Amino acid sequence: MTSLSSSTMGARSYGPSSSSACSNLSPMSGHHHYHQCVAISSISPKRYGPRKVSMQSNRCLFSNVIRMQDGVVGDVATTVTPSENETPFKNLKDGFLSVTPPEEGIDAAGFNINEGKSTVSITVVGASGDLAKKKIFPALFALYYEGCLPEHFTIFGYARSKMTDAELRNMVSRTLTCRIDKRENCDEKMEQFLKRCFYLSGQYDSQENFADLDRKLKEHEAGRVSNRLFYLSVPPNIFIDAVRCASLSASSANGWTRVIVEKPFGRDSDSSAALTRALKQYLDEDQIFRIDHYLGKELVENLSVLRFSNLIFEPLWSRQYIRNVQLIFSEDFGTEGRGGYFDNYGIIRDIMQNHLLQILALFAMETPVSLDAEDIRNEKVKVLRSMRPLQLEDVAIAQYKSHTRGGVTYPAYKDDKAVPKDSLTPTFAAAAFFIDNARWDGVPFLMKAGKALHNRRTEIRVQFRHVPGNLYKRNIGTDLDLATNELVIRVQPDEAIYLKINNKVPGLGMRLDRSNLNLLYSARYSKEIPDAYERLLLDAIEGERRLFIRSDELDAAWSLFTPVLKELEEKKIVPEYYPYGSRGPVGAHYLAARYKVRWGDLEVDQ
Ligand SMILES: NC(=O)C1=CN([C@@H]2O[C@H](COP(=O)(O)OP(=O)(O)OC[C@H]3O[C@@H](n4cnc5c(N)ncnc54)[C@H](OP(=O)(O)O)[C@@H]3O)[C@@H](O)[C@H]2O)C=CC1
Ligand SMILES: O=C1O[C@H](COP(=O)(O)O)[C@@H](O)[C@H](O)[C@H]1O
Repeated sequence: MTSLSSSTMGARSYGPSSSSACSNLSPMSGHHHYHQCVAISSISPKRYGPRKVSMQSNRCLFSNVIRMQDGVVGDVATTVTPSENETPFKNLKDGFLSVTPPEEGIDAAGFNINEGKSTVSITVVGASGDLAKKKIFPALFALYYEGCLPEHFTIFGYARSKMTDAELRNMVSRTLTCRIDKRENCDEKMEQFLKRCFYLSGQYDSQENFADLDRKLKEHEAGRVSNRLFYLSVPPNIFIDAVRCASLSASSANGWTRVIVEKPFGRDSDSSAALTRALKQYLDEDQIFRIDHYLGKELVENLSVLRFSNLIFEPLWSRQYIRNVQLIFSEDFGTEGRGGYFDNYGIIRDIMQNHLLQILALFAMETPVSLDAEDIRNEKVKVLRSMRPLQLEDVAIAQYKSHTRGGVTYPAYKDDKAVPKDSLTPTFAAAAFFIDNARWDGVPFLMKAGKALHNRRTEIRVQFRHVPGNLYKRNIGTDLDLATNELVIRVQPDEAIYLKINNKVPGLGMRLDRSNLNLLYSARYSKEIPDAYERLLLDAIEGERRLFIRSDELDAAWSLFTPVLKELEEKKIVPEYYPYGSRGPVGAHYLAARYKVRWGDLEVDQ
């Protein structure tokens, strides 16, 4: 296997100076440098570099954004409201606000740093649940361990279950299965982390209970500027009650209030729009962080870097060179334990409408004006709006059935007690999309997603066109497809980017084979890859929105799927059946063949 060597690029003078994004954070006090700051709350310069200033109002929150010229990031939270007729930030130059060094303890805008020190309170609503235990608390601990949480923070678990603080801490420590648990000083750090975790039992629709939460939060905030993040880790029918109560009774009085909303965001265009309308009764759009955890995955984030920072890819990124694009998701386990939820949604809503479509939009969008959240999301929306709504003939659906292998019997989807015996809900689907714009006209974007398949894998496969008048076609043989260049971005597991090329087999003859130029992350980078929830939680705390879904993106996404979902349900289309642990139904191959495509994951190439 050939290795594509890659060297570490020098950090930009204003970028992070080490591969660890947070551990270098130093408090600002004590430094006496001329410094610059970026004026807007929705940035995270220590991880993404400074952004251009895009003032949405003349009220600007400085939040963790002071960067000393020597690259040290300081921690200041100050609200500045320029007076009428005053140009905000008149020293603004090249997107930076230049200010002269403040006196000890006084920030750039003349505020007392110590007095104004902010605190972040993170409330996990639904703290007793599966996602909270499996993902949210471990991610928060990992952020704490890495030094990414602000100096003053408090975590509250909120749910109906009765629990004491000690019981919550016990639950969190028992279920901590994060990547940190084998690291140095984990126990000690864990103890410190748990001391910052508290619990309050309450109803999701009770303003009084949320007022109790508000009182508790205030005790911990101790008069500091309070920033509050609510993570709605509850079933979707509870979202609106919880948002209403949190917003009316437990919003921050002097800092920001943000709400992370988990999927599903509705089950079709109408219900999604109704949810958005209801949320917007209590929250502004910029307070709503709709999470799609696939956007927090390392290789999904890397997609734009790959495209826009390498000259070799962007010129090929169009119908001229790309024959088809495949987005493949497979899991080697069924819906075990989640059948009740899943049966109301199915694989198209669970995986395709969000995770795979988000990847598609990032893959296919035009170059954004900048890395600002709004610029990126504008481009994603354009792609989604250029896509044709999915047609029934471009979808294949299937459901897994029981299968016995090696003496072990694996259950059928319908064996789950929470699933009706006559359920037609697909646990597998394949679909063909088209983007009607100049770049992608006629290129099939194929998606395939399934549960209870033979492996767990998510990948993006880009199959290039055949080489015209290929000099070596005699050596390649008749099946040109097998010799097509293919770029594979393996999102998980074993993150990798590899390019299949034709190569001469060493020797005196002229024999070609297909080899990989291979960037396997575990071989190239020694640092562990953070969990998607870590990145997204940190972004929400920092007010960075680019990895969260904006409401118009969501509308555009639903309008692609809603007609076909309705048709499948109204016509009661019966899914094909595939055995648990298999490679999926044959219908997926017929669908691909309609567009002269062969699924790339059939070959064993890694
Ligand atoms: N689990 C996962 O892997 C994933 C989950 N999600 C989404 O995250 C959210 C949370 O998921 P998850 O943790 O699995 O959900 P759970 O079913 O575990 O619910 C979370 C908590 O909500 C409360 N709750 C559950 N059902 C009800 C109900 N009918 N009425 C009132 N309260 C209820 C319970 O707390 P109590 O009884 O103590 O109040 C429960 O502990 C959901 O929106 C889900 O779709 C998204 C991706 C993956
Ligand atoms: O959102 C969901 O994602 C998981 C898969 O996430 P991964 O990060 O483990 O790949 C999926 O199992 C679940 O059904 C779905 O709701």
